Amino acid sequence: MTDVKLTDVAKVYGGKVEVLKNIDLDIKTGELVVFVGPSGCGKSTLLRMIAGLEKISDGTLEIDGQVVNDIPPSQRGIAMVFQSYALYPHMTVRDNMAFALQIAKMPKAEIDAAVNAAAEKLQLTEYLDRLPKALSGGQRQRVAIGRAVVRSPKVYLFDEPLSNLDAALRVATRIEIAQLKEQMPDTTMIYVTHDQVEAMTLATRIVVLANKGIAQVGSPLDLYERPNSEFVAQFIGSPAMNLVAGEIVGTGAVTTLKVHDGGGTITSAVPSLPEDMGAQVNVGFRPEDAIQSDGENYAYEGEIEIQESLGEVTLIYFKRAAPEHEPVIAKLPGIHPEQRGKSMRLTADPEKVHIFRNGVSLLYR
Ligand SMILES: Nc1ncnc2c1ncn2[C@@H]1O[C@H](COP(=O)(O)OP(=O)(O)OP(=O)(O)O)[C@@H](O)[C@H]1O
Repeated sequence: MTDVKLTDVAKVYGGKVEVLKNIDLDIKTGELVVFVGPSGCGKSTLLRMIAGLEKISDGTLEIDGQVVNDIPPSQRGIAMVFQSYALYPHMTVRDNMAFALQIAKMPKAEIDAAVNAAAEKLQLTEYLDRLPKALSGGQRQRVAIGRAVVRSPKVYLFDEPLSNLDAALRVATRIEIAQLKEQMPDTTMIYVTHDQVEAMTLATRIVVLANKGIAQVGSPLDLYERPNSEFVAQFIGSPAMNLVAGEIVGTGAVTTLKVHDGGGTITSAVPSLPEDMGAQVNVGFRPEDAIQSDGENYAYEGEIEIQESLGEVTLIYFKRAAPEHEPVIAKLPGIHPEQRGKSMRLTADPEKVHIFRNGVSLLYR
């Protein structure tokens, strides 16, 4: 059991700047929970409160069923991995990894065994006698993770551990973290990132933070397929979900919508009620769910402003009547002939169309 439970947790800096409030979160043993959210929403603050590096202003934090609000970091059974690897430059990889255990006066044979086992898990065995300067960024970050692993913590906390790495190393190190997690199914990991792909691929659950609180918690696919709000819909997924203004013109088990901006009609599998008739809503569909329509049945029609061929897909950006709105984007499979300046019609699978009223998904009422 290494559950981490937050109940009504709040953070106020300096007695007046409220950064987080009413945070309720129950993280179960073996989960890898990822915190995401816009810059400054409090992701690092929340992680640092769990670590004990930041005081909790209100509410309770339990680890393993024990309230730890006033327990110092070293006694919480956690280990934290930072973006800056913070290795000791004059010490070998082996000594960097052994250091905390030596301080804790662990017998040498046990230290050696712990370091060797961690090095094996992280494929660092051949680098144990090198200094950090003779390692790549990805290897250095693995040593930093190894320093956490040797301590056999109950909970691992990662604060943007891959953001100093270049794209290729990020991918490789991300996969190593996923493999490490698989080898240690009973540890609990909490991870802060800006990176969508990291969040989607590593997380058992994603916590989206916004406006001082939790906007939504769910598995990556939950958040992608069933966002509860326009905010989450546009935050998860890249390019972001398209939103166009519309009106409900048919209710029942499926909803028919008239799209104002771009002109067609679209059906959503989200049911709506008779009293919704005439309601002004935003219709959402993801770029990858857009389907090119040749016929009369279409949801959106627009002039192509930009076209980007990525090989396996083509991104089509449509000009918006209201230039302050983000462009509507279609991600169409394959290569398409250049059609800039021409008009194109789109529709979308009804199962994948979202409806938002006052920013809230109609799925969630
Ligand atoms: N020591 C502090 N005193 C006052 N305000 C602080 C302090 N530390 C952080 N903040 C504020 O708290 C808010 C949350 O900061 P935090 O670093 O947790 O956000 P974040 O979501 O991790 O941001 P980013 O994604 O940019 O790293 C920010 O508005 C920040 O300015």
